[in-house]
Amino acid sequence: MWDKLKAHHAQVADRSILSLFETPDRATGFSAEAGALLFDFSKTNIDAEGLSLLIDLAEDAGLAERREAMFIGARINETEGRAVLHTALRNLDATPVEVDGQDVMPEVLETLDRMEAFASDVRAGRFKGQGGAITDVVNIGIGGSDLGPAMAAIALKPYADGPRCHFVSNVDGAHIADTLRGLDPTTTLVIVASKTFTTIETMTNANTARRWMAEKVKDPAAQFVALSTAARRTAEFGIAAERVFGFADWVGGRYSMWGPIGLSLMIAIGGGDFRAMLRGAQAMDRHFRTAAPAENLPVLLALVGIWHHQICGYPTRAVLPYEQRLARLPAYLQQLEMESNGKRVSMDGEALQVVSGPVVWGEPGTNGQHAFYQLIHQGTEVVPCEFMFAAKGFESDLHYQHQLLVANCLAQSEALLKGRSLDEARAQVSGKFEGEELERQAQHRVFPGNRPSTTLAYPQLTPGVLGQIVALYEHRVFVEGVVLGINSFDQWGVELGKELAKSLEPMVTGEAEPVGKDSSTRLLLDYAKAKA
Ligand SMILES: O=P(O)(O)OC[C@H]1O[C@](O)(CO)[C@@H](O)[C@@H]1O
Repeated sequence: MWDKLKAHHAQVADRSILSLFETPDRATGFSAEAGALLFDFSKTNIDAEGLSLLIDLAEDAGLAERREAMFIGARINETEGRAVLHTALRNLDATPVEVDGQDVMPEVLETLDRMEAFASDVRAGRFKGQGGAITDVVNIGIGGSDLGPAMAAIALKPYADGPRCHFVSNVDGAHIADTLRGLDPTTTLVIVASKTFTTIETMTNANTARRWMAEKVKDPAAQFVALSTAARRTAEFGIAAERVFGFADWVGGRYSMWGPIGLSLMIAIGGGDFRAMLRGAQAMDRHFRTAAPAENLPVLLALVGIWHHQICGYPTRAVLPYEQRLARLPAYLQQLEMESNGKRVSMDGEALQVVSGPVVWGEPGTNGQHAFYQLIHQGTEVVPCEFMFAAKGFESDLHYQHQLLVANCLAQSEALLKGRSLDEARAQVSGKFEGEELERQAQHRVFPGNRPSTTLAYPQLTPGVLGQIVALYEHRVFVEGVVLGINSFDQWGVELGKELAKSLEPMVTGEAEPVGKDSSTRLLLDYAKAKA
């Protein structure tokens, strides 16, 4: 099937995307809706034959069976022997989901209720710090224990009516120092979010926060909460069981914002809005599980990604939300997509026959327009762009600014599609220059166009819509992983650096000699020690 797709691509590669719009129903034929979302992929070079081949590719890879296996709790994370059940965290109807014959739903929903009770106590001032009602919450976590709630807390700012939420992730002391400066330890709640409760960055920052709190409060542990699968370690840290919110190993770190890892977000926006986010994700789960491939948003989004990266060979993709409050979505998707699908071998340990997942990057529009869009429009490498916009903003008194935002988003995908020809560029400068200078100046104003983009449109960034968007991307990553034949749910590629950091730490502190290190590492170690 890969060969067929590559042969099809060779046939259509020279065609302009714009020529596809000669068919009057191009946009309706190559867009799809699910829930509140509209996904338009008509501004790509995918035609009916290409789409049908891509769908065959996914079906041949066993997508339907793998998807069902995920939803019913089979151990599809084969290298770690785990089920993959983040979907159970938003299964609010409690339909049974079994792992090893045991329904996981009663415990999931009981934990959700406990989270909600605690969040509501904090928000209402019933749970107090030693100096009074909680004013600030500091979530200490990294990767999947940070990016989800941190991204969503910004995305859902219009719903945030609880204590202020802060997020500390980096082991760089600057992060926690800058965050704690100005906070009152007697009214601050610290949430230590770590699936394993061993991550060096998180545990180091948690200890720093405890020391900071101990300077001002008698019982710092009383203002600490733990979110983890490792009950024994949370107890060793001194956090009482009633403030530990546990989850099972079948929740992957980067898929975990729907459960206890989302507690900081729940405290910020409240249990009702948090559940609305879960319901949005649940609606996307149902759609993904049941819709035919040609109407299935996660499947389509994945297949467009595969077309651009594995077939067309475009090395990166840009996520460009025209929504300032989605400023952290690109970072969130970097972990989701690159930690999931940045793998060199297939599930059975064989080298991949095609390239793995792409580099994902991005920034909100319109900011990016004044920074890197130059390269997107005129650079020599094609960057498929994934635009997003809301029909409506929250700032009703600034409605015109929202209209301007939407116009900019649409302008960018149109510019990428159509470009500007040499003749049009000449016409633009003809009054100002002539002869050779006119030719030279005109060349700089040519836009090749014919650059692919997709657009995801939604009514407004409500909790439900955010849930739908994030679940859409989760399932997209899943589909891409199935097509590539890889395990999207482990992350062995992060281990080597962690091990080496352990061996280097005593060399940086001067407790050990740099034995066995290459000359570059020794040079840099010497510099770090000499200038410290
Ligand atoms: O929640 P933990 O166990 O602290 O892990 C944090 C992050 O570290 C990673 O394991 C990578 O090092 C991520 O997959 C995970 O989200």
